Amino acid sequence: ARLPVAATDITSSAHSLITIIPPTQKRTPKDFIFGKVIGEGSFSMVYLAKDIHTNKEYAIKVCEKRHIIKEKKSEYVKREKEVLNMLGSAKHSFVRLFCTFQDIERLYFVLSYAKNGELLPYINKVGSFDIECTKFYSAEILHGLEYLHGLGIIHRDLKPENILLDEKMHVLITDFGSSKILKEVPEKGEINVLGEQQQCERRNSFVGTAQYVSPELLTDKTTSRASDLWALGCIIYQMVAGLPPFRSRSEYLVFQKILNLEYELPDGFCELARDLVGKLLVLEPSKRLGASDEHGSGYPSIRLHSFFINVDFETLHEQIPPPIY
Ligand SMILES: Nc1ncnc2c1ncn2[C@@H]1O[C@H](COP(=O)(O)OP(=O)(O)OP(=O)(O)O)[C@@H](O)[C@H]1O
Ligand SMILES: O=C(O)C[C@H](Cc1nc2cc(Cl)cc(Cl)c2[nH]1)c1ccc(Cl)cc1
Ligand SMILES: O=C(O)C[C@H](Cc1nc2cc(Cl)cc(Cl)c2[nH]1)c1ccc(Cl)cc1
Repeated sequence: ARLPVAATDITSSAHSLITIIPPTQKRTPKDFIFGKVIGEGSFSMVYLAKDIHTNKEYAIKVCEKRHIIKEKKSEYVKREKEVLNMLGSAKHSFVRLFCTFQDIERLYFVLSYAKNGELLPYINKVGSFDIECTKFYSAEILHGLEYLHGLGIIHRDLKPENILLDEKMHVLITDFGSSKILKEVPEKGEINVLGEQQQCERRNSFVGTAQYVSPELLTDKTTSRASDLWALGCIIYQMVAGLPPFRSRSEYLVFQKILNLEYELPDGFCELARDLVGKLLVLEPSKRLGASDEHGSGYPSIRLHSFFINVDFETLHEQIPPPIY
């Protein structure tokens, strides 16, 4: 059937070349102009790229298939794609996956471009955030976690390097390769067959990044939503103190400190932040602030903590982030 084209369309755009954009068919690398390298992962390169049809900028993460297979990272790549697709409908707080494609040697993830990079350099540059910044950025991360956990997804590797910033300095959470998708609790009588992810993790115990790893991951290797709340506690501490709470020369000693809940609060550590951090860095996952909140209805008990007094969680994305200085 011929597409009904209104007469005006033709006349009005007669002088400009009418480019009929084909329906979203699989892109190829030729659809993009690849620019500078914006980052490098353990088995990926991330390029700034421009879509030649729309002139839009993207971050394209390119993974070598050979390397993925050699490092047995297919599961990780599959998880990243799966989770990023589940987040497709989220308007804010996450790096978005626009499309994927491949050529003989490589996989391509076309992602939203976080123009201002990672949160970590900002914390290191200013030494520590003032309370307004700490409140705003921890609120944006919490808001993202509420959405993520509402979908039954645990990030499992939350850390300032995985909190990216868009051109307006709003948070874009990224790096979902290590995240876990909770299988809904099986109906009565259904046997709960462990997904291949859980099985493969039982073999090679998945672990996050030492400084932010939760105690339960070190001891009985279980993770729950509360593991991300522990990491949030570490990140809030780091925004205020300038360094993560559990630090040592070796990973093993970091784990020891985590398992013994061994951390100090520097002088002048904001009292309200201290109380909130103290309620998140709790060894027993179920006793962490927010752990007993109904799944899927966010974390009211964290939102209501006096640290977040006068933070309007509903309009965070419309707000202008406080300057970091
Ligand atoms: N959407 C993005 N926008 C801007 N920069 C990005 C984006 N995604 C990743 N980067 C940057 O590229 C670098 C590599 O990211 P990538 O996710 O490929 O690997 P990684 O997760 O950092 O490392 P690893 O694979 O070892 O976990 C990171 O330092 C990150 O800051
Ligand atoms: O085109 C699609 O969407 C499906 C393919 C599937 C796919 N091909 C793969 C090759 C390798 Cl080596 C590893 C994984 Cl996880 C692979 N996944 C694909 C292509 C690109 C990306 Cl980024 C992810 C998955
Ligand atoms: O398999 C085990 O149970 C031992 C684990 C192994 C282990 N190796 C790790 C390496 C890293 Cl980078 C992170 C974690 Cl959480 C890691 N966990 C472990 C547990 C506790 C401590 Cl203190 C150290 C190592």
